[in-house]
Amino acid sequence: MRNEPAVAFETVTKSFGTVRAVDAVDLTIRRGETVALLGRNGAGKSTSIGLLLGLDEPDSGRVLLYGDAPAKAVRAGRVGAMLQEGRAVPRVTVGELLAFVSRAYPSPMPVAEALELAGLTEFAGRRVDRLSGGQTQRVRFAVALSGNPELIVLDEPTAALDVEARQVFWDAMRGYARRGNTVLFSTHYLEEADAYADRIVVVDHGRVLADGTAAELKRNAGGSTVAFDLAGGPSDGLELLPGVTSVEVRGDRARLRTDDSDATVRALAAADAVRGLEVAPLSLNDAFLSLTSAHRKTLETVR
Ligand SMILES: Nc1ncnc2c1ncn2[C@@H]1O[C@H](COP(=O)(O)OP(=O)(O)OP(=O)(O)O)[C@@H](O)[C@H]1O
Repeated sequence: MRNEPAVAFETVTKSFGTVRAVDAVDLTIRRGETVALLGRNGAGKSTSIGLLLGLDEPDSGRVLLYGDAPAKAVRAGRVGAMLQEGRAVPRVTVGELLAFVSRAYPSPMPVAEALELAGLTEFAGRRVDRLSGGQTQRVRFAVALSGNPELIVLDEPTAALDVEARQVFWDAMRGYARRGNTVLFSTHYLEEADAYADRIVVVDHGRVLADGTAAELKRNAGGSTVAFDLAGGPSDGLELLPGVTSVEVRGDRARLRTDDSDATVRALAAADAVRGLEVAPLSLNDAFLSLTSAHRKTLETVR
């Protein structure tokens, strides 16, 4: 049996005028992985997803789904997608909508199964225009499941949902992933990427800046933070201590980012500045900021 990866981007570039929305991206997603595409607004996530689904063509390079052209995999129902733009909501019930959509596919997922996976069984008879935001997103998820896909692509699926609705949504997604399926979702939320993806691909200005588990991203961004109470002492010169790469002072507390926490702590101890001392690995948030701001600096230097 052929065993191509679910998704392969081979040096894919796509520009809109002078904007390189996707810039020489190489990316492989293996079958069964749950991958988060993490980036700020305008990073190139939606464009990448459009190329992946064959809604748009790259300027150069190519995208393959299961070793084939995206359009072919989509037609065969191997790929389901939940995109950002909402369509007008029809006045049918959830069950009727799913039955209608599934008729378009060669081997659809039974409606009852899609309802179950999306956590919508009790809403089968409810009209689609009478659901909450979270329920509506799960209906869109169930619609994406209709073709019984092996890969599902979700473009910021929880952007407008509250914490509880998000949780319910991700539980549904996990149920689908646990069956051995592949999931690619885009998000701005670091916590979501950390909590629900096996692997995080950080994108900015159309480029892949980092690719790995949350732990690997933290390690690669390097360093840790050392925080302590200034206790009225001066904050000048902290950036000169060994290892320190940045300094943040809030009220009476200083937070140093350092490449060498041992050396930084020794220097603080020598200066008798260890009150309320706290040493922590970089948070995913710090790692993300450090990755994207380093990238921005490089870009600014190039320009
Ligand atoms: N059809 C288009 N015409 C012109 N520029 C576009 C078009 N689509 C995207 N862009 C530009 O390409 C860049 C990447 O946009 P994209 O929508 O892929 O980012 P994103 O990471 O999905 O952002 P968001 O999180 O806001 O959805 C942006 O600078 C955007 O303005």
